[in-house]
Amino acid sequence: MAGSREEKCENLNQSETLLEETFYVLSKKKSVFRVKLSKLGLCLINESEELIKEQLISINDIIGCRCLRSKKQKNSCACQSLARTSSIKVVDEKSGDHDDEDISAYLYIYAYILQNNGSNIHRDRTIITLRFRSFDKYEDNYKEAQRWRTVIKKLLNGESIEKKNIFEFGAIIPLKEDRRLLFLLNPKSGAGRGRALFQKKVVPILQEAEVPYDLQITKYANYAREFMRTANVFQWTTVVAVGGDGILFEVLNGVFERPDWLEVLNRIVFAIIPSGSGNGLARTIAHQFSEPYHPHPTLAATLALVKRHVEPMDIVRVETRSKIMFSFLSAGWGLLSDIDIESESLRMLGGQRFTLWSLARLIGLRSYTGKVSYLPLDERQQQQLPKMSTKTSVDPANVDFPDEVLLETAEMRTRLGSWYSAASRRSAYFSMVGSVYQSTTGSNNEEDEENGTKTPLVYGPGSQVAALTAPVPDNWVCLEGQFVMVHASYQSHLGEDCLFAPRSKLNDGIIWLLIVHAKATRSQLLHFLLGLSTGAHATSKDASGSIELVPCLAFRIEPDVSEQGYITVDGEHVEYGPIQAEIFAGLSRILVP
Ligand SMILES: Nc1ncnc2c1ncn2[C@@H]1O[C@H](COP(=O)(O)OP(=O)(O)OP(=O)(O)O)[C@@H](O)[C@H]1O
Repeated sequence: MAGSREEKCENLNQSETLLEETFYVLSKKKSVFRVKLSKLGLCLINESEELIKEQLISINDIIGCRCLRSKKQKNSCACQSLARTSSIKVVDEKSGDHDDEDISAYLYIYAYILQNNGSNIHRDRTIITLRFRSFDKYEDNYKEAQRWRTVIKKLLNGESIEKKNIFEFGAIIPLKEDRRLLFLLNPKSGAGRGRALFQKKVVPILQEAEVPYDLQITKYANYAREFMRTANVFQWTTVVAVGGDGILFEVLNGVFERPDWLEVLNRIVFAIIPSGSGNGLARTIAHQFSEPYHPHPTLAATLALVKRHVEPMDIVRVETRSKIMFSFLSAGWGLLSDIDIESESLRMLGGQRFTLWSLARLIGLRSYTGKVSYLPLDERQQQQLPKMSTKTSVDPANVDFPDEVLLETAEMRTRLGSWYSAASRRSAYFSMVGSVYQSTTGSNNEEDEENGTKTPLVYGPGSQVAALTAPVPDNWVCLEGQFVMVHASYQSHLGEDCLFAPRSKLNDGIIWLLIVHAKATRSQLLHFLLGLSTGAHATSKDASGSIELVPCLAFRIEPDVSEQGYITVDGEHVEYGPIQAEIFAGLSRILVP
């Protein structure tokens, strides 16, 4: 899990320095930086000022680093060497396009530093460039850079490092990358920006973190589901849905259509990059882990991809008269489901479509006849429920870094027997022109052999409660009458601006069931809908009993089928009729920041 973001350099005294070196900032002749690396992160100590300044870049904020070499300049000649320093371009050594005359090895360290400017909590991208050029041969400078890279990568992987072994890290032992991500991208999600968003916002971060991936663009509805059902998914460690919650719903349900579903859940971790109009799960994850979501929702989610933090996630088994499906977000009947389905035609508006349709539906308010039953928590589970908290705290240090920082060692020194070196003096800030690492992009054009004609078998865990066709058990609470809506959520957020169940956690094994009886007035409902954006609806007391939010383990809804209405599961429309759901705590695993 991400540790505290409050660590200061002073804490380095309590944490062993693994590597240490003196660097200089070229543009500021007298700027001397001592750079220390420990398991807490990278500490930059500006020793040239009277008052020594220290800044820590937490290891939680660093996502990766790469060793690069300066690029061959076109028409280069000796007289250009001075001017070049401010516009240096770098390439991967293997590109064959490097400049043999520059014996420096560059270590690019990519960090997304958490900043807190009062109410504005966000992350700023910074590149720290360490230029190793103390030795007279490129190979020796490269070994130094490689040693730093290996230590940083091992820290990012959560490996423990013994200082006595660090000397060996300079030898070029390839770092083992055990991850391979598969992206399943819905090009039609939200306002149709998924593909562009992926290329612009996600790919650069994957390259910085050197995470290999494959990409599949969905070709039609249920493509992702068929793909997950039929493909050899074990070639990937992580499957990432890019789109709204609907695409992850397809991915998970494809898994439960495999006889080896349990092995898939044990070996594969899931993730989501939000580009839909709802994005409830992505918002839930950011909320639970105090990661800034706005104004860059994809950043929060992409950082989760490159870190290795995994969290169990509850899955709900849902049964209708004709189908069994697995859900990770919500199931509902009435008002919210009506809004979800009926606002589809406003898809181009993105998330705004829900607000607009909510107002329209409040004017033409409907209620539905039926029965609602649920299995309440037992006394012990009730006592263990988390208390309502006002906003999870994020209190990061406000680190003042420019976008790019270049620090370099002194020129020319003979190789020392130990891994650390004597001081040297030069310095510069300059812009990063990255080399591009192309990850392989696979495409699987295989047609689904069943071609949609046969309904696939559904596997997954068997039900632990009475069958949908059996009478409601005695220990369930039963309500009968007219309802404006019954909506269940197992995540805190149903959408980006809908904090439906503030006390919900990804892995608490609890369904939060909202029951709005038909006796609720329009003003109560308006109050309730407005409260959804902040979670205020969950704390406001309703003495009339017309609106209840109850934690439970399972529920059943039996609508009067002579009426018309909508039932949704994870925002997807399912048949109108009896529906029963039960929760399986932590059945799947999801990447979190
Ligand atoms: N290539 C495609 N063409 C058409 N529909 C698709 C395609 N790929 C997936 N779908 C379907 O699009 C629907 C909506 O997908 P998704 O949830 O990703 O976007 P969204 O509706 O904008 O977001 P949200 O569900 O959060 O509101 C899903 O039911 C999915 O099956």
